[in-house]
Amino acid sequence: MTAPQGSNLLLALVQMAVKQNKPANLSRCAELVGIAAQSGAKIVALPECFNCPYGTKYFSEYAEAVPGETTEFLSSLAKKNQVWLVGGSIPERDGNKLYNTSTVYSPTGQLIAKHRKIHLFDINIPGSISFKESETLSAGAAFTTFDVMGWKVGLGICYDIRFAELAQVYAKLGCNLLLYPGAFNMTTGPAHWELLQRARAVDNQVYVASISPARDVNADYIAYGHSLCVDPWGCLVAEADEDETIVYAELDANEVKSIRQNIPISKQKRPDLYQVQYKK
Ligand SMILES: NC(=O)CC(=O)C(=O)O
Repeated sequence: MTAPQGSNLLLALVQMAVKQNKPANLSRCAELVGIAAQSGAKIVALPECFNCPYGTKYFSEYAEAVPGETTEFLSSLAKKNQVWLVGGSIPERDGNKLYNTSTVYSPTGQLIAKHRKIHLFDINIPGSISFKESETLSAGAAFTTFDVMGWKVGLGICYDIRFAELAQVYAKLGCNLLLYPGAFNMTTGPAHWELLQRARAVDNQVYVASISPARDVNADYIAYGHSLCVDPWGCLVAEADEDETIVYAELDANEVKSIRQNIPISKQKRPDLYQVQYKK
């Protein structure tokens, strides 16, 4: 949990243990964000579904409006600790629809971004894992970027990381850091979690970080853990194991600049042959 010193920009990934108790989750979150801020982190990021166990049967029960109890809590936590706070995600209720939603706050507590998971996690791996977010959730339909101390951040949630085009759009919009609160599982986690982050980082010459809940072997859905950060060269900057912890990553904007100069792929694309287009 010890933070490195002398950082360019210190990012804290809070891999908290999420319980079936919202007030307990909020209170543990406040403790961990306080520790991260005391350690010098400027951006503190929470996991997907940090106030609610990850599972379709929980979303409706734990869902809240935005703004609501949890987002008011996150706003005051950001202000109290003077950090940029990426509020993982929560189940959001809007009318008769539910979304998997991430909100982001400035150090004054202002809500600066809101992302609804664009790609719903509907998979079926026979004999292993079947999950259908679309049973209860609706998909978001907007890109989400925000600016933090000279960094432009693109935000996705978990399954969103599998879609290379989203990361490419964020790179086109000028992002140099992509954040994905996420909860991969014990089947897809070991196979794809690190691989996808390194792929998105190298393809787009950006830093990528993902923030998981800690692993709870008694949960219905067992999160893989291993919150991690990868640099634009594809190297691991920091990685957690499966337990509750905070990992810190120093981000260096010059890394992004120099890799983009040395391997100028963004200027070498062939729009005469192919193009990633965004519509909104
Ligand atoms: N939980 C997710 O949204 C995604 C996931 O676990 C995976 O892609 O694998």
